[in-house]
Amino acid sequence: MIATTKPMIELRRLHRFFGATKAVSDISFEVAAGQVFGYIGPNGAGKTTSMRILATLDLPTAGDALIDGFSVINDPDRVRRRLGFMPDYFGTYSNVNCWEYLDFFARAYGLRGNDRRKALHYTMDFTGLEVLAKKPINGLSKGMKQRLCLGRAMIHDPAVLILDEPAAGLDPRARIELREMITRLASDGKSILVSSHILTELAEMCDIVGIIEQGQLLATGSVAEIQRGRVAHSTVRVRCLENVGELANWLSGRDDISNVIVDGELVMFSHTGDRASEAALLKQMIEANYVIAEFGAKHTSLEDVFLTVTQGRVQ
Ligand SMILES: Nc1ncnc2c1ncn2[C@@H]1O[C@H](COP(=O)(O)OP(=O)(O)OP(=O)(O)O)[C@@H](O)[C@H]1O
Repeated sequence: MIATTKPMIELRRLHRFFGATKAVSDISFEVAAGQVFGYIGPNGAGKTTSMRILATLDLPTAGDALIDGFSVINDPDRVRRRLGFMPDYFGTYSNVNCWEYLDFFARAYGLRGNDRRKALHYTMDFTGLEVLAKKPINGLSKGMKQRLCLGRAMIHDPAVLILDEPAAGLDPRARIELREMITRLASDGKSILVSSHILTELAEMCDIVGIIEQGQLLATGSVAEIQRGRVAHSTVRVRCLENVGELANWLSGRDDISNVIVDGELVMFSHTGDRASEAALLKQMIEANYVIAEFGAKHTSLEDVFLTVTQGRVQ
């Protein structure tokens, strides 16, 4: 993905309070052109609140949010022209088909004549809705509605896309297709802020993730950086061909090892440390003359990282 240094999406010490609830509390981050920023947090963390402010649907209590350098407070019209917002709900509409629905939004964005037709065909083709053009939108599946919602957000070719929980409720195939669409949009140079409460759902498509809880940004960085920042844990499985009991005792005596279980030739245990310390452990076992035929480590999942960073607090 292409990334330049100029921020296309920027939160500057953003605050939004609802009475005593600090929905967003001093959040700052930047997203460059061509980058996908994954906004991860549990229910009520403040994701929708900050996205609504970026989409000019709400105003901050303090701080600012900028799109392509324009402030949502001082320049909301310029902001709106540059962004497409996909909310986490889809209203009900009767007697409207997909084409008419997108056509309505294209007109609202001021697209006329051939430009509007081109935008509609491009968007329908991109989202795979071409074949459903005449289908009433009330009869669409959840996945198709999400595509239509994405189509609505991108119809005016905005430089920035704000997508609030776009994968919620989608089946695995629809999720993969959504991920592919988001990746394609980013490779076309668009900046994308996408939220989810499931880290693994976003990990593969995001250049950066921000983990938010109770209105505060707890960690930001690439998925690898966030993982590196934590103490890594792994579950290790070793096959030892001789003196298995002795190896188990040897392992149990170490500070970085716990929960040692022996099953025939297999020894399973929890190990605290990174990959380098795992490699050092294997070397030490061999140097201590244990006959190791197999060594495998299962690493902390992204979900575990998320659970370590957040504490499940609600307000
Ligand atoms: N209009 C409002 N009035 C009062 N409180 C609000 C309002 N909007 C949001 N909140 C509160 O702000 C906090 C953050 O809510 P927000 O919808 O931004 O979270 P979220 O991260 O998007 O959660 P979810 O994953 O459930 O959509 C919550 O405590 C919520 O109850």
